Amino acid sequence: MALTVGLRPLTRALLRPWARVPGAALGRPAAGSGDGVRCFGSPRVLVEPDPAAVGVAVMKMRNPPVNSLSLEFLTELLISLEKLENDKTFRGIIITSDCPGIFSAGLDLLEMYGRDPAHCAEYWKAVQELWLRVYLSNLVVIGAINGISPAGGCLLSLSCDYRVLANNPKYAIGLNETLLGIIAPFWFKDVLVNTIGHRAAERALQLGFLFPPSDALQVGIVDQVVPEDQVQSTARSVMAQWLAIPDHARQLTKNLVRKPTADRLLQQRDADIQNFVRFISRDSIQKSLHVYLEKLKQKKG
Ligand SMILES: CC/C=C\C/C=C\C/C=C\C=C\CC(=O)SCCNC(=O)CCNC(=O)[C@H](O)C(C)(C)COP(=O)(O)OP(=O)(O)OC[C@H]1O[C@@H](n2cnc3c(N)ncnc32)[C@H](O)[C@@H]1OP(=O)(O)O
Repeated sequence: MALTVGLRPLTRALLRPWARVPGAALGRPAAGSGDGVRCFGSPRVLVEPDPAAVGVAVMKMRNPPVNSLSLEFLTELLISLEKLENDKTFRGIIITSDCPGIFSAGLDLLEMYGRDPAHCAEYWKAVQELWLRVYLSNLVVIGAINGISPAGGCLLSLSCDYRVLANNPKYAIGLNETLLGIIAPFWFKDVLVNTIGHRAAERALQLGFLFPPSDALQVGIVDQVVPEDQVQSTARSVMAQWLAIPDHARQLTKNLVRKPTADRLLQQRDADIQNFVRFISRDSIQKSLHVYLEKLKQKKG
């Protein structure tokens, strides 16, 4: 699936593949390179083959200050994911953050506030694409959640096959959209219901819950809570457990479980985009976003 089609020239320019050792297919040392496997990526996404785990890549999100999912960042994530999916030397991805204390602050509010309908439509298509790419990935995708993870950051985490969260009370996770005066799209809701059950999801969505680690574990929004300095090693050991399963059987099973949920969006992607554009363009919603952005600024004192 050519994801660069339709990208703005600037975005396409941003994503020129980094210089790589000739012949260094991801996961294999290039002939004569001598120094092992090279990383690849782009300005906001660093992908490093895990030196301790053959076939595993660590994808580090580094869009400071808060890994907010801007259009450029989404595009870089999508292209990195596509590269990894297409490189058969890889069987698993650990997604983590390089921004201290923050996994991802979710969708970039500035992509939705004061923007014209055409931009909002382009942005929402990229949001849909990232979810579909992660949620339906043939690779094992493990979230090494080393920071706070509201809204879109929570969706990214929920789309992984397994979630390891650092036991830091500041690292809350949840779909908090109602606190912004907006609503989680139905496919965000679907993934939460699939993960924590209908009643827990209904309550969490309406109240915009951000679960601290202990509650997140109890409700099931994450699978494991570990000390902060063990998140990456725990993700790696869980990855080994998942990679012990034959890929084809695991992939067919993942598809069996997840395709009905993904199909609900796939069957109405354009309608969902139009719904989003209509909703986000409402004066009342733009006002809510303005108020929320002002609160974020005032918070800094
Ligand atoms: C019919 C319905 C159809 C469709 C559905 C309709 C609508 C769905 C629409 C949207 C769905 C949205 C899902 C989302 O993801 S919305 C985003 C939710 N995110 C949040 O609520 C997090 C907000 N941020 C924070 O709480 C904090 O920033 C923090 C805890 C993540 C980090 O706190 P810090 O104190 O470390 O950092 P700050 O000083 O707060 O922030 C630094 C800097 O970054 C800016 N920023 C923070 N978050 C965002 C963001 N999500 N988008 C854009 N910018 C963000 C913040 O303003 C600061 O900027 P300045 O340095 O002041 O310029």
